[in-house]
Amino acid sequence: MDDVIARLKNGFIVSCQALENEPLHGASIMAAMARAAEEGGAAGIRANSPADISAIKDKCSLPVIGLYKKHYPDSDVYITPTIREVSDVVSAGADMVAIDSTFMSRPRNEKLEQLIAEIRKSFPQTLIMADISTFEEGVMAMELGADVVSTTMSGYTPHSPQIATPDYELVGKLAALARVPVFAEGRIWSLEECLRCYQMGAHAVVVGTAITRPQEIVKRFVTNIQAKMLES
Ligand SMILES: CC(=O)N[C@H](C=O)[C@@H](O)[C@H](O)[C@H](O)COP(=O)(O)O
Repeated sequence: MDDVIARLKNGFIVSCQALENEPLHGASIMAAMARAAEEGGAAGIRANSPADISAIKDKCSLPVIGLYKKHYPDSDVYITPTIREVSDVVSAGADMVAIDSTFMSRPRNEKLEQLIAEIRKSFPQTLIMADISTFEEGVMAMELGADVVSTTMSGYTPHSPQIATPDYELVGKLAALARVPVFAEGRIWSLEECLRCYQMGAHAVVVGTAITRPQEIVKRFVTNIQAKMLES
Protein backbone atom coordinates (compact mmCIF):
# COMPACT_ATOMS: atom_id res chain seq x y z
CA MET A 1 0.00 0.00 0.00
CA ASP A 2 2.71 2.45 1.01
CA ASP A 3 4.43 1.69 -2.29
CA VAL A 4 1.70 3.54 -4.15
CA ILE A 5 2.09 6.62 -1.97
CA ALA A 6 5.88 6.48 -2.38
CA ARG A 7 5.47 6.13 -6.17
CA LEU A 8 3.35 9.27 -6.21
CA LYS A 9 5.92 11.43 -4.36
CA ASN A 10 6.56 14.59 -6.41
CA GLY A 11 4.34 13.01 -9.03
CA PHE A 12 1.95 14.58 -11.47
CA ILE A 13 -1.51 12.99 -11.47
CA VAL A 14 -3.98 13.45 -14.28
CA SER A 15 -7.67 13.41 -13.45
CA CYS A 16 -9.50 11.84 -16.42
CA GLN A 17 -13.18 12.56 -15.92
CA ALA A 18 -16.12 13.30 -18.20
CA LEU A 19 -19.64 13.13 -16.82
CA GLU A 20 -22.61 11.92 -18.91
CA ASN A 21 -23.39 15.44 -20.07
CA GLU A 22 -19.83 16.08 -21.32
CA PRO A 23 -18.67 15.55 -24.92
CA LEU A 24 -15.87 13.12 -24.00
CA HIS A 25 -18.03 10.89 -21.79
CA GLY A 26 -17.21 7.20 -22.21
CA ALA A 27 -14.93 4.61 -20.67
CA SER A 28 -12.86 4.01 -23.80
CA ILE A 29 -12.26 7.73 -24.23
CA MET A 30 -11.15 8.09 -20.60
CA ALA A 31 -8.88 5.04 -21.00
CA ALA A 32 -7.29 6.73 -24.03
CA MET A 33 -6.81 9.90 -21.95
CA ALA A 34 -5.12 7.84 -19.24
CA ARG A 35 -2.84 6.18 -21.81
CA ALA A 36 -1.88 9.60 -23.11
CA ALA A 37 -1.16 10.77 -19.54
CA GLU A 38 1.01 7.71 -18.97
CA GLU A 39 2.94 8.34 -22.20
CA GLY A 40 3.53 11.88 -21.02
CA GLY A 41 5.06 10.71 -17.75
CA ALA A 42 2.17 11.06 -15.29
CA ALA A 43 2.61 9.18 -12.02
CA GLY A 44 -1.06 8.36 -11.47
CA ILE A 45 -4.62 8.77 -12.68
CA ARG A 46 -7.74 9.98 -10.90
CA ALA A 47 -10.97 8.62 -12.37
CA ASN A 48 -14.71 8.59 -11.76
CA SER A 49 -17.09 5.59 -12.01
CA PRO A 50 -16.50 1.84 -12.03
CA ALA A 51 -16.74 1.68 -15.85
CA ASP A 52 -14.02 4.30 -16.37
CA ILE A 53 -11.78 2.89 -13.63
CA SER A 54 -11.87 -0.62 -14.99
CA ALA A 55 -11.27 0.51 -18.61
CA ILE A 56 -8.33 2.61 -17.40
CA LYS A 57 -6.85 -0.28 -15.36
CA ASP A 58 -7.02 -2.42 -18.53
CA LYS A 59 -5.16 0.04 -20.73
CA CYS A 60 -2.81 1.84 -18.36
CA SER A 61 -0.33 0.60 -15.77
CA LEU A 62 -0.42 3.63 -13.44
CA PRO A 63 -1.96 3.60 -9.96
CA VAL A 64 -5.57 4.78 -10.05
CA ILE A 65 -7.31 6.97 -7.48
CA GLY A 66 -10.94 6.01 -7.97
CA LEU A 67 -14.11 7.81 -7.01
CA TYR A 68 -17.76 7.47 -7.84
CA LYS A 69 -19.87 10.61 -8.10
CA LYS A 70 -23.39 9.87 -6.86
CA HIS A 71 -26.10 12.20 -5.63
CA TYR A 72 -28.41 11.26 -2.77
CA PRO A 73 -31.57 13.26 -2.03
CA ASP A 74 -30.66 13.93 1.62
CA SER A 75 -27.08 15.18 1.14
CA ASP A 76 -24.81 17.47 -0.90
CA VAL A 77 -21.95 14.99 -0.59
CA TYR A 78 -21.34 13.39 -4.01
CA ILE A 79 -17.78 12.06 -4.13
CA THR A 80 -18.03 8.36 -3.21
CA PRO A 81 -20.62 9.15 -0.53
CA THR A 82 -21.31 5.69 0.95
CA ILE A 83 -19.75 2.24 1.35
CA ARG A 84 -21.78 1.06 -1.65
CA GLU A 85 -19.87 3.36 -4.04
CA VAL A 86 -16.59 2.56 -2.27
CA SER A 87 -17.25 -1.12 -2.90
CA ASP A 88 -17.93 -0.47 -6.61
CA VAL A 89 -14.73 1.58 -6.93
CA VAL A 90 -12.65 -1.14 -5.22
CA SER A 91 -14.22 -3.89 -7.36
CA ALA A 92 -13.33 -1.91 -10.47
CA GLY A 93 -9.66 -2.13 -9.45
CA ALA A 94 -8.80 1.26 -7.94
CA ASP A 95 -5.64 1.38 -5.82
CA MET A 96 -6.92 4.26 -3.72
CA VAL A 97 -10.46 5.49 -3.10
CA ALA A 98 -11.24 9.20 -2.85
CA ILE A 99 -14.08 10.05 -0.48
CA ASP A 100 -15.70 13.37 0.40
CA SER A 101 -14.32 14.21 3.84
CA THR A 102 -15.90 17.62 4.33
CA PHE A 103 -18.14 18.74 7.17
CA MET A 104 -21.21 18.59 4.92
CA SER A 105 -23.82 16.15 6.17
CA ARG A 106 -23.67 12.73 4.58
CA PRO A 107 -26.44 10.50 3.22
CA ARG A 108 -28.56 9.06 6.05
CA ASN A 109 -26.58 11.36 8.32
CA GLU A 110 -23.76 8.84 8.41
CA LYS A 111 -20.51 10.00 10.03
CA LEU A 112 -17.22 10.02 8.15
CA GLU A 113 -15.73 8.06 11.02
CA GLN A 114 -18.16 5.19 10.35
CA LEU A 115 -17.40 5.16 6.62
CA ILE A 116 -13.62 5.08 7.18
CA ALA A 117 -13.98 2.29 9.76
CA GLU A 118 -16.10 0.28 7.31
CA ILE A 119 -13.59 0.76 4.49
CA ARG A 120 -10.73 -0.40 6.73
CA LYS A 121 -12.70 -3.49 7.75
CA SER A 122 -14.03 -4.49 4.33
CA PHE A 123 -11.18 -3.31 2.08
CA PRO A 124 -7.95 -3.36 4.11
CA GLN A 125 -5.81 -3.21 0.96
CA THR A 126 -7.37 0.02 -0.31
CA LEU A 127 -5.80 3.39 0.41
CA ILE A 128 -8.07 6.27 1.43
CA MET A 129 -7.78 9.77 0.00
CA ALA A 130 -9.77 12.36 1.97
CA ASP A 131 -11.14 15.10 -0.30
CA ILE A 132 -11.35 18.15 1.96
CA SER A 133 -12.17 21.85 1.63
CA THR A 134 -10.67 23.45 4.77
CA PHE A 135 -7.77 23.06 7.19
CA GLU A 136 -10.08 21.80 9.96
CA GLU A 137 -11.50 19.11 7.69
CA GLY A 138 -7.96 18.05 6.76
CA VAL A 139 -6.99 17.71 10.41
CA MET A 140 -10.14 15.70 11.13
CA ALA A 141 -9.44 13.36 8.19
CA MET A 142 -5.87 12.84 9.44
CA GLU A 143 -7.17 12.04 12.90
CA LEU A 144 -9.64 9.55 11.45
CA GLY A 145 -6.80 7.75 9.71
CA ALA A 146 -7.00 8.80 6.06
CA ASP A 147 -3.84 7.81 4.18
CA VAL A 148 -3.64 11.07 2.21
CA VAL A 149 -5.61 14.31 2.03
CA SER A 150 -6.37 16.27 -1.10
CA THR A 151 -7.58 19.88 -1.41
CA THR A 152 -10.16 18.81 -4.02
CA MET A 153 -13.21 20.38 -2.37
CA SER A 154 -11.78 23.82 -1.52
CA GLY A 155 -14.07 26.29 -3.26
CA TYR A 156 -16.84 23.73 -3.66
CA THR A 157 -18.36 23.79 -0.17
CA PRO A 158 -20.24 26.84 1.13
CA HIS A 159 -17.81 27.21 4.04
CA SER A 160 -14.53 27.18 2.05
CA PRO A 161 -12.86 30.17 0.32
CA GLN A 162 -14.51 30.88 -3.04
CA ILE A 163 -11.34 31.70 -4.96
CA ALA A 164 -10.46 31.36 -8.65
CA THR A 165 -6.90 30.13 -8.01
CA PRO A 166 -5.58 26.94 -6.39
CA ASP A 167 -5.82 27.01 -2.58
CA TYR A 168 -2.05 27.28 -1.94
CA GLU A 169 -2.56 28.37 1.66
CA LEU A 170 -4.52 25.22 2.45
CA VAL A 171 -1.85 23.02 0.86
CA GLY A 172 0.86 24.81 2.86
CA LYS A 173 -0.91 24.68 6.22
CA LEU A 174 -1.77 20.99 5.94
CA ALA A 175 1.66 20.00 4.59
CA ALA A 176 3.34 21.88 7.47
CA LEU A 177 1.71 19.45 9.90
CA ALA A 178 3.81 16.67 8.31
CA ARG A 179 1.27 14.04 9.33
CA VAL A 180 0.10 12.52 6.06
CA PRO A 181 0.93 13.32 2.43
CA VAL A 182 -1.04 16.29 1.09
CA PHE A 183 -2.15 16.37 -2.55
CA ALA A 184 -2.87 19.70 -4.25
CA GLU A 185 -5.97 19.56 -6.42
CA GLY A 186 -8.46 21.99 -7.89
CA ARG A 187 -8.19 24.83 -10.43
CA ILE A 188 -4.54 24.19 -11.31
CA TRP A 189 -4.10 25.38 -14.90
CA SER A 190 -0.43 26.18 -15.45
CA LEU A 191 3.04 24.82 -14.84
CA GLU A 192 3.79 27.78 -12.54
CA GLU A 193 0.73 27.02 -10.40
CA CYS A 194 1.73 23.40 -10.29
CA LEU A 195 5.31 24.17 -9.19
CA ARG A 196 4.03 26.52 -6.50
CA CYS A 197 1.95 23.66 -5.06
CA TYR A 198 5.07 21.49 -4.72
CA GLN A 199 6.87 24.44 -3.10
CA MET A 200 4.04 24.70 -0.59
CA GLY A 201 4.75 21.09 0.35
CA ALA A 202 2.41 19.07 -1.86
CA HIS A 203 3.34 15.38 -2.09
CA ALA A 204 1.71 15.24 -5.53
CA VAL A 205 -0.33 17.52 -7.77
CA VAL A 206 -3.59 16.56 -9.49
CA VAL A 207 -4.69 18.35 -12.67
CA GLY A 208 -7.96 17.54 -14.42
CA THR A 209 -9.88 20.14 -16.41
CA ALA A 210 -6.80 21.90 -17.83
CA ILE A 211 -5.82 18.63 -19.55
CA THR A 212 -8.90 16.47 -20.01
CA ARG A 213 -11.89 18.82 -20.47
CA PRO A 214 -11.30 20.33 -23.94
CA GLN A 215 -14.56 22.26 -23.88
CA GLU A 216 -13.27 24.19 -20.84
CA ILE A 217 -9.84 24.69 -22.40
CA VAL A 218 -11.43 26.09 -25.56
CA LYS A 219 -13.73 28.30 -23.50
CA ARG A 220 -10.72 29.79 -21.72
CA PHE A 221 -9.04 30.66 -25.02
CA VAL A 222 -12.20 32.11 -26.54
CA THR A 223 -13.15 34.16 -23.48
CA ASN A 224 -9.66 35.63 -23.18
CA ILE A 225 -9.41 36.34 -26.91
CA GLN A 226 -12.77 38.10 -26.86
CA ALA A 227 -11.79 40.17 -23.82
CA LYS A 228 -8.55 41.26 -25.56
CA MET A 229 -10.45 42.13 -28.76
CA LEU A 230 -12.84 44.32 -26.78
CA GLU A 231 -9.90 46.17 -25.22
CA SER A 232 -8.32 47.03 -28.59
C1 LIG B 1 -15.00 19.59 -6.99
C2 LIG B 1 -15.05 18.30 -7.77
O1 LIG B 1 -16.10 17.72 -7.93
N1 LIG B 1 -13.87 17.85 -8.28
C3 LIG B 1 -13.81 16.64 -9.05
C4 LIG B 1 -13.18 15.61 -8.27
O2 LIG B 1 -12.87 14.53 -8.63
C5 LIG B 1 -13.35 16.80 -10.47
O3 LIG B 1 -14.46 17.25 -11.21
C6 LIG B 1 -12.14 17.72 -10.76
O4 LIG B 1 -11.95 17.75 -12.15
C7 LIG B 1 -10.84 17.27 -10.11
O5 LIG B 1 -10.91 17.49 -8.73
C8 LIG B 1 -9.59 18.00 -10.63
O6 LIG B 1 -9.73 19.37 -10.48
P1 LIG B 1 -9.56 20.37 -11.72
O7 LIG B 1 -10.47 19.85 -12.79
O8 LIG B 1 -9.95 21.73 -11.23
O9 LIG B 1 -8.11 20.31 -12.17
